[in-house]
Amino acid sequence: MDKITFALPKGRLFDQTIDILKKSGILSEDINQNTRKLILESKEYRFLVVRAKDVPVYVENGIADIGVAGDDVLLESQPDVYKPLDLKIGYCNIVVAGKPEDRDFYFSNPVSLDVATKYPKITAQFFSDKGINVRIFELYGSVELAPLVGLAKFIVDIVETGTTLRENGLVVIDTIRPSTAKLIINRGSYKLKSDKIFKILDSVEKFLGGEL
Ligand SMILES: Nc1ncnc2c1ncn2[C@@H]1O[C@H](COP(=O)(O)OP(=O)(O)OP(=O)(O)O)[C@@H](O)[C@H]1O
Ligand SMILES: O=P(O)(O)OC[C@H]1O[C@H](OP(=O)(O)OP(=O)(O)O)[C@H](O)[C@@H]1O
Repeated sequence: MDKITFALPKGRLFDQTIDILKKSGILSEDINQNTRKLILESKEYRFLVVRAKDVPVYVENGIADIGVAGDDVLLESQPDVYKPLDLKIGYCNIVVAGKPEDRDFYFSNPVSLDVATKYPKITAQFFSDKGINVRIFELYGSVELAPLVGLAKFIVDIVETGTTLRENGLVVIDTIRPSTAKLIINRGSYKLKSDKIFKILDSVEKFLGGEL
């Protein structure tokens, strides 16, 4: 049997996605991340355990039929995939943050700004729309450190509870947009495996609709 393959981010969205699949009635077994295995199998599905940013790569290239990725990741990588469903998990905001004392400078119509971020494309687009030149320092994590040590006055990052900003004395200065996790589908799979894919989409949609 040709199993439908999911690419799931190994972090905070993994268990929530499995929970949705189970509650939607399309997955009956328990799938957990308590091993170092990167391919997990259930009777009907295969799950690839990948970094959040890598999900679109596996789905766009047809290695996975279905994936789960936040708007932050999707805006950054702009994959050529279908995005039929908002899973209503992974809520966060993509924001500009910095030290409170740098807020006035940010709003003083500066010609250029220094920004550290894991999201260089989102950052470039946001500031280009505002007509502000931006020097981007691309980082891979702990972005909140940058303003504290003088790498860049500002950061573009996601904020969920605000704890990381607060504990580092930073504040939200501007909001770019909210982000939630989307189900993404490979374009070929959408056509060639339409029966199975539609059944999954239909079940998840019905479950989420009932959740509202
Ligand atoms: N507080 C949060 N921190 C990180 N991601 C969040 C948060 N809240 C919601 N999300 C969403 O969950 C997605 C996956 O988060 P996860 O923690 O797995 O990834 P990550 O920390 O960005 O990636 P990685 O650990 O692979 O570097 C994010 O891309 C984002 O859409
Ligand atoms: O508002 P909060 O609830 O504090 O969450 C936001 C933090 O979570 C994410 O980092 P993550 O945990 O993915 O670690 P990273 O900095 O290594 O990417 C994000 O980049 C922020 O740092």
